[in-house]
Formats: sequence, C-alpha cells, structure tokens
Amino acid sequence: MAQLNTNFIKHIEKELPAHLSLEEFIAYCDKPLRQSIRVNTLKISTVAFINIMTQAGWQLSPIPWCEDGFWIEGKDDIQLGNAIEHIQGLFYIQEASSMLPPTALFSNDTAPEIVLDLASAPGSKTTQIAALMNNRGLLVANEYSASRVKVLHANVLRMGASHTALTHFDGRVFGEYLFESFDTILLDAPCGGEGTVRKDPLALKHWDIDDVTAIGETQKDLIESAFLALKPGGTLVYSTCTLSQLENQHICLHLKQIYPDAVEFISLTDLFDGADQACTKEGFLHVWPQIYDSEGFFVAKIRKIASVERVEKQPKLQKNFPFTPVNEKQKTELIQYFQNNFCLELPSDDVIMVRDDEYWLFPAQFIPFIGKMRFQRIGIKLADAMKKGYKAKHEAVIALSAAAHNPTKTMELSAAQAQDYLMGRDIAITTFDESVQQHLAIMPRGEMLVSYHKVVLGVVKHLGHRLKNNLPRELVRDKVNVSL
Ligand SMILES: C[S@@+](CC[C@H](N)C(=O)[O-])C[C@H]1O[C@@H](n2cnc3c(N)ncnc32)[C@H](O)[C@@H]1O
Repeated sequence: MAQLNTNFIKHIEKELPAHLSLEEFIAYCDKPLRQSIRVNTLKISTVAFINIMTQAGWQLSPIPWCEDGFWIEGKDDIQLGNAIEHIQGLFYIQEASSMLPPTALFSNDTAPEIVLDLASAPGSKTTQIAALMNNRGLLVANEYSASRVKVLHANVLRMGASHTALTHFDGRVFGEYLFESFDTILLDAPCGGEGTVRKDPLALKHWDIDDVTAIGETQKDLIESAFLALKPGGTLVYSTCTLSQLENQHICLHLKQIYPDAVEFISLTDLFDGADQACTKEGFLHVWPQIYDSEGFFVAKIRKIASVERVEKQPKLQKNFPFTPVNEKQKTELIQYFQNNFCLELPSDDVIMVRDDEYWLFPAQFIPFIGKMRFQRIGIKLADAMKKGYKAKHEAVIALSAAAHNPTKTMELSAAQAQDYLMGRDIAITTFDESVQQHLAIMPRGEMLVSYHKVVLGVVKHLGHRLKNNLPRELVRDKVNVSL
C-alpha cells in the first residue's frame, strides 16, 4: 500500500487540475502498474516481435504515444528480465509514460542528427532515441553517477546501439564545453520521483517541500546548461517523473525568464490522440497517474529561436586523444575480416580508429567533438589485433548484425540451444536436426554467428563436433527463461 505523506497530500491537492479529483489520484497511487515494454526496432521489426510474442501467449496492447510501445495485458506473472527476448535485446522494459519524452523529441519534420541525452542512465530513453535515429548520426549520452554509467553502457550494448558516445559529467558543464552544438537535447532531469509511487510505495513516505525546492535548483542549472548546448533552431525536451510544479512548470518558466527572446514553448497538445487531456495552458504534458493509467510524468518541448550569449569562454581543446585513424591496409583487412567470417559490412560513412591493439568504429559525426571533452566510450569496439589477423568483439557483431538483419553466415538455434548459449554452454552438433548437421559438416571450421528469432546472439567457433561458446564471461546468465 502506498504511504503518502500528509504534507504531500495537502501540497498536491492545491496543484491538481480542476477536472481531476484527489480521491481518484490517491486510489491510483495504490493501483499496480501495468507492465509495459518497448520493442527494439534496431534488432527486430515491431510486426515480427508481435508475431513471436503472441505465439508465446502475450497479449500486447498499443501505447498511444509510442508506436513500438505496448502494455502486456493479463500476464502479471511474466518475469520479463529473464526472458530470452529481453536478454537478447529485442525489447526494453520501460514504463509507458517514460516513452513520451523521446516521442516529443522526434515529433519534428526533420530528424535530428546530433543529439544529447543529458541525464541518461539507465538508458531507457537513450536506447529509444538510438532506435528512432536508426543507428545514424551521433547520440551523446551523459550520466553523472559512475555506477549508473556502467548500467547505461550495458543497456546500450544489449540493444545494439552503435552511434553513441558516453560521457560521465555533471550536466552543468555541457553549456560551457559544447556550446550550441546539438540539434536536439533531452533533459530527463533528476527529480523527486513523485510520479513513481505506483512502482515504489515508499516513494512519498518522507516527502518534504524543502527537498523539492532544493532539487529545483539543480534542475534550473541543468536546463540552463542544456539550453546553452542547444543550436539555435534546435529543440529541447525537459521531462521528469515527478508532479510538483516547482520541478516542472517553474523550471521551464525560469528558462523563459532568463532567455525571453530565445525560448519558445511548443505545444504538445497534438502529440497523439488524447494528449490534450494532459496538456497544460503552456502546452506542456502534465501526466497525472489517473489520466492514462500510468506513472506520473511531465514533458515540455522548447525551441531555441535565437542564439544566446556564451556565459563562459570556450575551454581549451584537450590534447592526447588516444585514438588515431587506421591506415588503408588495416581498413581493408578489417573490412575483409568481417565480410569473410561473418558476412557483415562495416558502414562506409563511419570511421575506423585504432588505440594500441584495439580497433573501434566511430560515428563520422563524432570527429568534430574530439578534444572538446572527455568521452568514456565512443561508438563500438570492433576487434582486437591478434598475432595473426583479428578477433571480433561481441558488441561489434551484435551492432553490425542488427543493421544487416540476419546475415547469411549465421546458424539459427532452437530455444533450448539459445538458452544454453546465453548460459555460457557449448552447443553439440548432434543437437541440431539431421539436415543442419549435414550443412554444418561441410561448413568451414572457425568463427561464425548464432541467432535466435533470426537475431544474432553472438559468436561461436565451429570445431567440427561442437560450436564453442564465445560469449563474453560478463554476459553469461544464470537464468534464461524461454517463452516458446
Ligand atoms: C530520471 S533519471 C534518468 C533516467 C533516464 N533518462 C532513462 O530514461 O533511463 C535522472 C538521472 O540523472 C542523473 N543525475 C543526477 N544529477 C545529475 C547531474 N548533475 N548531471 C547529470 N545527471 C545527473 C541521475 O544519476 C539519474 O541517473
């Protein structure tokens, strides 16, 4: 049962719009949340995913504001995290209202190329944005907390997002370091989490107005920094999973007060059918839990209609960037290695870089950012140089095969074999059908890919009598649930 602090109730009663009742709000705070997921279109089409999962008995009902988002009806007992399709990155477990900000960000006519996600871990919206960008352009994803950067990184890799650059800074530095550099920015700000009480019944137990005011100061700093980092003409989406106006409307109005001639609020009232039910007079979406039977959320879209004055001077360029572009010989060898061993193409507009014995694939749009700030991870790690030739990295085959959609040199596994693979076990050739065994008998020995649902799971080494498991140790799972 949700524990609602009485001070919170008194406070929120004053903020509820006239057409919503406090009783209903309190009742919804106690109502369990519907499970929802977003299909990862970097790896599978939504149609193919629905086909597979409905055969497994799932009932998916569409979320009106996200074409790849679905509520799972009538199956509260599914352990989504251990589902094989989750582990292989076919879907992301994401609360329905949390899918709103990326939808708002991409509702313009022209697709943005250079995007910043300023407060991004664990990466639900980063990976949604990566899917909307279809692994093109550049997505800089920043996270302040070191432990959360690791989770972000794991999610980016699991979903096969290849055009990201991860940073680990206080978001306040972006306006200074990357002034007017981004076409569009998401600031999904750290917040009081008042909208999350349906998931966490204790979220409002120790609610205190002083905490709300204090976090509001951080949010003001972050929105100012984001606005400075935005190119003129670009759009910024500000969102939170909290309800108090102090952390929502007031933050956007604060920005307008500082930059009255550069800030324009873009109304979200037509974002999807029914958006008007949550729309405020400024055109923001203030999603109360009872409106769409979801978590509470807030989303504002802001256009920068004019350039603004820099607050600080451009910091000096950092030297000693440890990567250099590969030479033509290395480039040709790597292209041939991926082509010959896995039938995978390296995207021609990306840039192959080398650091010691490691080869990386950087998004071309990253190059102008070199030296401007410190990046934790850029693009994908392609391969290590070996005494003879190269050894592909797992993350590279996952991301490159996502683009290739089932390359030919791939062995499709059964559910039981895929389960074994993800649990780190080798696959005996005798576990395949007779005809596949004959096919494998004439296939060359060495590295090849395995897939499930026609989506690549990773690399194996064909040894003749078995496929040796090459899944990185850190990805080996204790538990994998098979749905079909
Ligand atoms: C609402 S969560 C982000 C959720 C994420 N966008 C997602 O969809 O998965 C806010 C994040 O901001 C991070 N954060 C806190 N203070 C920050 C700061 N000063 N600069 C940047 N990020 C910060 C928190 O660690 C947290 O991960």
